[in-house]
Amino acid sequence: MTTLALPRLALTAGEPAGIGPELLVRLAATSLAANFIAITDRGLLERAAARCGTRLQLIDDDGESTDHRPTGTLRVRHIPLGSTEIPGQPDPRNARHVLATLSEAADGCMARRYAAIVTAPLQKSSINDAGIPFSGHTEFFAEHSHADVVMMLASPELRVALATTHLPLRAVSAAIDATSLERTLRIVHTELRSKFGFDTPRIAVLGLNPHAGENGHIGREEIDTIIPVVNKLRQEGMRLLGPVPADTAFVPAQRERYDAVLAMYHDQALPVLKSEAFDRTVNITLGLPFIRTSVDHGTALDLAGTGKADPSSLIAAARLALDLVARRTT
Ligand SMILES: NC(=O)C1=CN([C@@H]2O[C@H](COP(=O)(O)OP(=O)(O)OC[C@H]3O[C@@H](n4cnc5c(N)ncnc54)[C@H](O)[C@@H]3O)[C@@H](O)[C@H]2O)C=CC1
Ligand SMILES: NCC(=O)COP(=O)(O)O
Repeated sequence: MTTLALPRLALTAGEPAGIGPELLVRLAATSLAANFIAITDRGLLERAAARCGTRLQLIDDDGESTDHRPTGTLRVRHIPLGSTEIPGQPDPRNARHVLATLSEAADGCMARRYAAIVTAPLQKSSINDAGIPFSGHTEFFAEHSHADVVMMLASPELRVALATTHLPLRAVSAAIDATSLERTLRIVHTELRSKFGFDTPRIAVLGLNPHAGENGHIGREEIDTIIPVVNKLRQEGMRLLGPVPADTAFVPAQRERYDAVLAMYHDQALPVLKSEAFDRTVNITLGLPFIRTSVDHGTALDLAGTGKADPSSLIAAARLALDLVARRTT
């Protein structure tokens, strides 16, 4: 009998002072069938394991794949910290370290050294405090790989893609133009087919304004931008619903009618997902030339160093990455 080499998943630890390092240690303790390559500082992982009281064996990554990973092991691609972490207290001196881990993960994926990337949460404010403009992994990986991307968060029951991501609310309306909305819907449609197995996906497009604008009486973005794009793509055969008023889009009767939702901004739909499936939701970047999944939560600085953080979302992210690697055709 021949055994297959396990996929090499790149793991980034995110903010060193957050819960990310502990979550990587917890992930290593699962029996998931993958070679995990933690791209981070070796000492950071050792200290996280000690704080969790968890056995961890670290192996320097040699670039090879094995057909078995003993539980509790992580391969390491060592990238040194700028400053030793103090749990709960992000230090901007580690910003360059964090970004270097992301670059190595992305470059390694594009060079096929890694099969996919799974990211733990980082502290966006700390990177900005270091004087480096930074919005999030999604935007970083998009820029790094010159790709048009869409952020999607998915639980087993609900998939939500975002037309805009990390923008001040007052900038949202101007950012939703016909070109960007059409590009976003095409990416979501394509990837619901290729990554999620929907032959003819049904997408509910939310309105931007209350009551989806109430025929122009509460805002005109629906009439001026959203409806023309939806109509154009419907004529091409896309199964689009809407614009649907966001406040009722998630009631049970509506949820029967779509496979995914396109929300106009970050906080329009993510609270629904996070309140019903915080431990089962995964963040996935659509449109990249590689597979990237992540947790649905942040750095939880209040829990960092306690060993109490729930690793469920990171484990779900790793499982989804492995499913997508297995299903990948190119
Ligand atoms: N993928 C990423 O890198 C993400 C990063 N963030 C960043 O995280 C930072 C903090 O964000 P917040 O809004 O405070 O959200 P947060 O998710 O860090 O915390 C919100 C609440 O959820 C709890 N929580 C979060 N993850 C948990 C876990 N695994 N187990 C148990 N409880 C958990 C926290 O203790 C806190 O009470 C921000 O800088 C934000 O930018 C936020 C979301 C995603
Ligand atoms: N709420 C999702 C989020 O902030 C994650 O952003 P990213 O760092 O994955 O782009």
